This record gives sequence, structure tokens and C-alpha cells, in this order.
Amino acid sequence: MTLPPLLDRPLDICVYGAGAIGGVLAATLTRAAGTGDLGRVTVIARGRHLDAMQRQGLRLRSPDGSHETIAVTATDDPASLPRQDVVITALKGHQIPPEADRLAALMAPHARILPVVNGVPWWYPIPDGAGGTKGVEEVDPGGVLWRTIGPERAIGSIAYLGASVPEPGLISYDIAGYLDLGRLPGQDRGDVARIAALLEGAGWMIRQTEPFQNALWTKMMSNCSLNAVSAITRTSNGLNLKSQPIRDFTAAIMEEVRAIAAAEQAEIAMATDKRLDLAGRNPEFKTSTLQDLEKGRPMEIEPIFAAAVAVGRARGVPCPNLDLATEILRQVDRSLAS
Ligand SMILES: NC(=O)C1=CN([C@@H]2O[C@H](COP(=O)(O)OP(=O)(O)OC[C@H]3O[C@@H](n4cnc5c(N)ncnc54)[C@H](OP(=O)(O)O)[C@@H]3O)[C@@H](O)[C@H]2O)C=CC1
Ligand SMILES: CC(C)(CO)C(=O)C(=O)O
Repeated sequence: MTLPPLLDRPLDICVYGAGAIGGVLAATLTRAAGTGDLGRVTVIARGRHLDAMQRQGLRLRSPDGSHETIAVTATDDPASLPRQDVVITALKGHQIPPEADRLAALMAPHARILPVVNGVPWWYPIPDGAGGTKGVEEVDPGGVLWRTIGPERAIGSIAYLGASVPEPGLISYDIAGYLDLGRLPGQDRGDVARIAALLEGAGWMIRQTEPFQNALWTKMMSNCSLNAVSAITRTSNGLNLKSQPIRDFTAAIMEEVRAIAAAEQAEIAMATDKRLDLAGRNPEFKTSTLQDLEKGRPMEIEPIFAAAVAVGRARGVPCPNLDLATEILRQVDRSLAS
């Protein structure tokens, strides 16, 4: 399908899900709203976090420890906003499918969507067995996002940074980093370049790794291993990796994901030992999966770990360590729900 081009005027952006990652994005974009190629910036949030932002503004703690308060335009009702040029989702993977209709209604006909999400994204194609492609069932059950929004409107977006929400209204930007934007081979990248430039204008460091599946599976290698192991042990990676057996288990998952990536024609340039050493450098930081577990919220088990296993299965790549880690986490989730 040919997409209508982005309009030749500043682009209005809505950040849908202003939690840890979305909160950092909302803060930085709101600061820059109305400058350069950036039009109005709005935010979708909910509950006590929304109340706090509406009452006191979004409070941002930056990696250098400095604090600032930013007045954001925030609502829990996307239908109250005008149709957007760009929607950035920063929801958990499992929180996106239930929002499919509201997301689609929020997007102008020419709009692009940037799903900043860990795991196999809902727009990522795998063979459907009939000569076409479809999304991965574990991340988009029944293909609702694939049908309602369409994979061609999505620009691949990966956050290489760390953030958390210590209390409602307060976003802690814990580990400074960057966003990687891109599309798979053969797709038009003109809109990627424009949105990358817009985000750079708002102060973001942007990479555009080509082919994009290299960036995607490089991040998956970290998430499938570090996030899963930290949630199983309920311990930060910094401490986990001091134990040789845990380090070996984490490395084994990384190697399995590397093999799945290779079957997807993706190259993970980062050596496993180097990635493990990097993870050991932030002993205080808890992965987003461990943050969820500690807050008693559902973990992104299906969109991250189970989806990777599913891609491995579709390509005939065994991943027994990741498979076991996934099943352990499902069991943890079930035990908490009962
Ligand atoms: N945190 C991190 O350091 C990193 C996270 N990521 C990835 O980024 C993505 C986002 O994660 P993260 O920012 O940690 O998640 P958060 O849970 O902090 O943020 C998601 C936000 O969206 C809100 N939300 C969910 N559904 C709705 C809805 N229907 N309407 C309005 N608001 C809604 C949530 O509210 P509520 O709390 O009520 O559910 C929450 O505030 C995930 O895929 C994660 O794996 C990637 C890199 C690092
Ligand atoms: C830890 C990190 C930065 C990489 O695995 C991450 O993406 C997360 O916490 O979700």
C-alpha cells in the first residue's frame, strides 16, 4: 500500500503512554513544541499518574540528577484530541492491542506510528504459510493491530536508554541513551529521515541502523536475556552477573537469540561478553521487566520472550534456555495472579 506523504508543515505528535520511556519523550518533545518541524505535542496517560501531571506538570529527573517540571497537555481520552501526524506509543507490548481502535482513530490518514517497544514489535512480518506475511501472534493476538493500523504505517523504534516512574507524575531518566529508527529492507525511508531530524531538533540522539532488523535483534538479545533473568532472580543485572552460573545462563540465552536473528537475516555485531560487561556497569538499574514485577504489574512475557521463541520456532531454531525462562516467568505471573 502507498502511504500518503507526511504534510509539508510542522508535525503534531501525540505520545500515547507517558510512563517511563514515554515520559522522557513527552518531556523532551513538549520542551521543543512549536519549534522547527515540531508542531503541538500532546500526551495520553491515565490514573494517578495523569492526575499528578495535570495538577503539577510532568516532573523529570535527568541522568545528571537535575530536576525540572514541564507543563504537558495530557488526557486519558484520545478522542478529545485532533487527528495527529505522528503517534508515538510507549505502552507495554501487551497494552497496545486493546488500544488498536483508539490509536487508529487518533491518526490522520497520512499519519505514521512509532511503537517504541521492547520485544518483537506488532508490525514485524513473519511468513503466514500462504506466501504472505503476518504479525507474530504473541504480540498481536488475532492480528488486530496488523489489520486496524497496518504494518506499513509503523516506523521501527527502539529505545536504548533506561527510565522509571518512582511515583505518579515523576519520571526518572536513569540511563542516558538514544533511539534507533528505521524500516526493513525495501521500505521507503524518506519519512524516517524526516522524523529522525525532528527528534534530533528536540535534543534526541537518533541512530538509523540499516538494515533495521540488526538493531531490533540486537536489542532483543539484551531483553530476552537480561530482562528475563533479572525477573527470575528479582535482582539487578549488576548483581546477577557476579554469579558465574547466572552469567553463563544469561549468555546462553543471548546466543540462542543470536541464532534466531541469523535466521532472520539479522546480524548482532555486539559480542556476548561485551554486552554482559556493559550490563554489569549499572548495578543499581532494574530492567523494565523487574520494575513491573516489583510493582505487581503484568510483565511483557508474551511480547518479548514468547514472541522470540515463536520466531525461533517459525524458523526452526531451537532456544531451550529462553523457552524455559519464558515458562518460569509465566508461572511467576500466574502465581501472582492467583
Ligand atoms: N523502562 C525502561 O527503562 C525501558 C523500557 N523499554 C520498553 O518501552 C516500552 C514502555 O515501557 P515503560 O516506559 O517502561 O512502561 P511504563 O509502564 O512505565 O509506561 C507505560 C505507560 O502507559 C500507560 N498506559 C497503559 N495503557 C494505557 C491506556 N490505555 N491509556 C493511557 N495510558 C496507558 C501506563 O499506565 P499504567 O501504569 O496505569 O499501566 C504507563 O504509564 C516497553 O515495551 C518497555 O519494554 C525499552 C527500554 C528501556
Ligand atoms: C535493561 C534494558 C535497558 C536492556 O535490556 C531494557 O531495555 C529494559 O530494561 O527493558
